[in-house]
Parts: sequence; structure tokens; C-alpha cells
Amino acid sequence: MHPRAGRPVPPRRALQAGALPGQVQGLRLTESLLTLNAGSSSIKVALFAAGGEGDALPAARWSGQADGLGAELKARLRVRDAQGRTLHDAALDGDRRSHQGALAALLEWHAQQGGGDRIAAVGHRIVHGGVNFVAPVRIDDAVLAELAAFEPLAPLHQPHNLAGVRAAMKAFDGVPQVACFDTAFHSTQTEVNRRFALPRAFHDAGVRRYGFHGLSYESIVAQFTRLAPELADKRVIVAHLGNGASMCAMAQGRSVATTMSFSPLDGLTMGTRCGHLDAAVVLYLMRSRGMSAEQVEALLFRESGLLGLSGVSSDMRELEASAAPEAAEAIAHFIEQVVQHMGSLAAALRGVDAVIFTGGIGENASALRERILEECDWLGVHVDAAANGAGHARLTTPESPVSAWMLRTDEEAVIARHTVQVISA
Ligand SMILES: Nc1ncnc2c1ncn2[C@@H]1O[C@H](COP(=O)(O)OP(=O)(O)O)[C@@H](O)[C@H]1O
Ligand SMILES: CC(=O)OP(=O)(O)O
Ligand SMILES: [Mg+2]
Repeated sequence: MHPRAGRPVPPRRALQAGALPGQVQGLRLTESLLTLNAGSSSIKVALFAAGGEGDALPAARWSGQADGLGAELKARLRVRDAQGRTLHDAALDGDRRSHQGALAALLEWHAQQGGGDRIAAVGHRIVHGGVNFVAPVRIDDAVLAELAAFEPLAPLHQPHNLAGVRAAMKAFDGVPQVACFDTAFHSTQTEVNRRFALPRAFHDAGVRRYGFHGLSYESIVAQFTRLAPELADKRVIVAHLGNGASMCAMAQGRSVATTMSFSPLDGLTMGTRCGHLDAAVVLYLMRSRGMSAEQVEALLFRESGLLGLSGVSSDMRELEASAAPEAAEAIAHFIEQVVQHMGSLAAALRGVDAVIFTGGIGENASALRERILEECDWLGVHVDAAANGAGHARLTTPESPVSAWMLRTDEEAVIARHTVQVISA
């Protein structure tokens, strides 16, 4: 399947020692750059302006987020400045509720500003990098063609990621485009943890566990290294809980095991994805129910998870507000899966020193976080309900043997830093 499949992937530390997102060792941003991050229900775009003190990139001058994209949700586009003040806030209707429509709306808003920013580069989140892409890379036609081959493995992301590349190539003619991969962070895992128990030839052909949300995990490692350096160097489990959700076990800031695998379908219950599923269910659906590959894909990626369980919504805010018992059951399913995977990942690390929540749900749904933490009490995580409810960074009591934290992921800063490194190389 992949031409260079099977070649051992060299271990690499996701972040250079001492380099944190926002800091680029020995580099300086002299012109503006744009970052594009298409998630399964969102598009995030940020403009990093030229300047900054020393090697530090300034905070994004503005960041725009379109969320609630897709089927039944209320889509909105909001743009905020570096101080968090709202520059633009509008509902997205009709075609604008799609990823492409929302991106067009954002680029239009940017063009209307006429701020004279010369965009020196555009950095893109690309969800699937396969076997070959384990570091950020400048995009050309050959890279684009190779990345398009992964569209069937990440149907909710890769087509949007690559549409973003094409849109940016058109809007910013001749400007370098840089791909930053969700999968790259996990290239430090051992062969044992990257293998499915299939005949070896399949692994060599690229049928293996990749893992995703790597740019988010890099952001969390960098922030946690600043906040609690002694803990960041130990055994940490990060739960990235958003519309897509995964968890990662890390030792010394490097990925050891993660819940997503070949595609972003595996692991936890998600907004519209089923998470872990006995592969024989797929055979049954195709053989006994006569479903086509396209129908099975739609079922597992777009109609399952919280949406399928509740019949109400894929959006955690709507489920929390719903009185339907099915909505409560969907939330309970989500929590149970996080708790069970917490145990599994703690075993992968042979113990755990800290747990961190991030992502749209992990950062904002404090009542849900409290329920997860209570169920993890057996692991030595003793929740401080007041701190958790108040949205503090530290969520556990001072005596808790294992501490828990909430940190806001900043994939944009990671993309910006990688982009400066690639174009300066
Ligand atoms: N205040 C909140 N309370 C509960 N859930 C929230 C809140 N804010 C956002 N979320 C949930 O976060 C999820 C989106 O997460 P996000 O990480 O932004 O998405 P994506 O996976 O598309 O990047 C949605 O389920 C949304 O309901
Ligand atoms: C990989 C993935 O599921 O990403 P997101 O959570 O942004 O949809
Ligand atoms: Mg996301």
C-alpha cells in the first residue's frame, strides 16, 4: 500500500528540548503567517503577525473559529483578537455550514480587513500522514497526491484538510504551504504498541496503529512543561475530548500508547463515531445486512457515537441540556469509555503521575469532568470539586497522589511554530 512501508520509523522527540510552542529556537517571524485547522465539526484559522520578542512568536493577532459544522447543528463563525475581544460573530447559513463554506467565509472576512498583512506561509493541520510523514513538510503536488491517498482513512478530516490546502494555494498564490501531521507525535511508540495482531505483511504495508490529535498533544506537553516541569517528565495521560476524542499515555513527553489507531474511528465514543468496535460487526453488516462499504462508512463515522446513542445530537452541549433519557445514557457511555481507557493507558505506563483534560469537552464540560474524575478515584486521582467547577488548571486536592489538570489546547501555535521552522530551514 505504501511504497516505503515497513522501514523502522526513527524515534523523535516531538519538541526540541527547551522549545515550546510560540518559541522558535534561533528563528524569528518577520512576516505574517496563517494557520488552518479543520476538525470534524470545526475550522480554526489564526493569523500570527510578524514580530515578537527574541525567539518568541507573538500570540495570534486574530483567531477565527467556525464550529457546529455539519448536519443538524447551529453553525457559527466567531473571530477574536489576541485579547479575546470579539471582532466578528455571525451565524453560518446554507452552504456556509459546510467546512468549505465556513472556510470561504473566514477567508472573505480576512480579505475584507485589508490590513496589508503579507502572508509569508500557510501552515495546515493534516490529520493523516501515514507511514512516511513523521515531521512537518512543505507541500508540493507530489505530497498533496500522497496525502490524498489517506482520504478514505480519515473521511471526516483529510478531505477538508486538503481542500483547505487547495483553497489557500488559490487565495495566496505562490506562498509556501506547510503540512503538520496529527499522526507524527505517535511515531515514538514501540513496534509492539503500533502493531495490530495481523500477519506481519499487513503492518509492513501500512496497516498499523498511527494515532491522532498529535498537534494537540504537543501543545499540552509544551504547556505542562512550563507549568509543572517535574511532572511533565513523568507518566502522564492526556484526554483530548472534543467532537473527535482520544487519549494518549506519555512518558517524558513522548507518546507510548493512544486510543485511536489506523484511523480516527478507534477508541473512545465520539460525537458521530462509534469508537472501538468488534471488526466482526463490519463483516456482519456487509454479509447479513447487505450494506455497502459506503453505507458502513456513513454508519460508523457519521451516524454513531453520541448522535447514534442519543438520537438527539452529537454535540455535548445539546446532550447536557436535553431531558431525554437516551441523551443521559449517551453521556454515561462516553464517560465509561474514558474511565475504562484511563485504566488501560495507566497499565501501558505501569502507573500514572498526572492526568490532563483538553479539547472542547475536556476544557468546558466541568460536570462531566467531575464525574470522570470521581470514577478514577481508585487510581489515586482525588478531585477538588470546587477547583474543577471554577475551571482552575489543577483539578485535584493538594494531597491527591495523582494530580489532574485542565489545559486549553493550542494546535494553532504548534502549527505556526512548525511552519516557521520548515520555511526557515
Ligand atoms: N461549554 C461546553 N460544555 C460542554 N461541551 C462543550 C462546551 N463547549 C464545547 N463543547 C463541546 O465540545 C465539542 C467540540 O469540541 P472541539 O474540540 O471544538 O471539536 P473538534 O473535534 O471539531 O475540533 C462539542 O461536542 C461541543 O458540544
Ligand atoms: C482526529 C480528530 O478526531 O480530530 P477532531 O477532534 O479535531 O475532529
Ligand atoms: Mg479538534
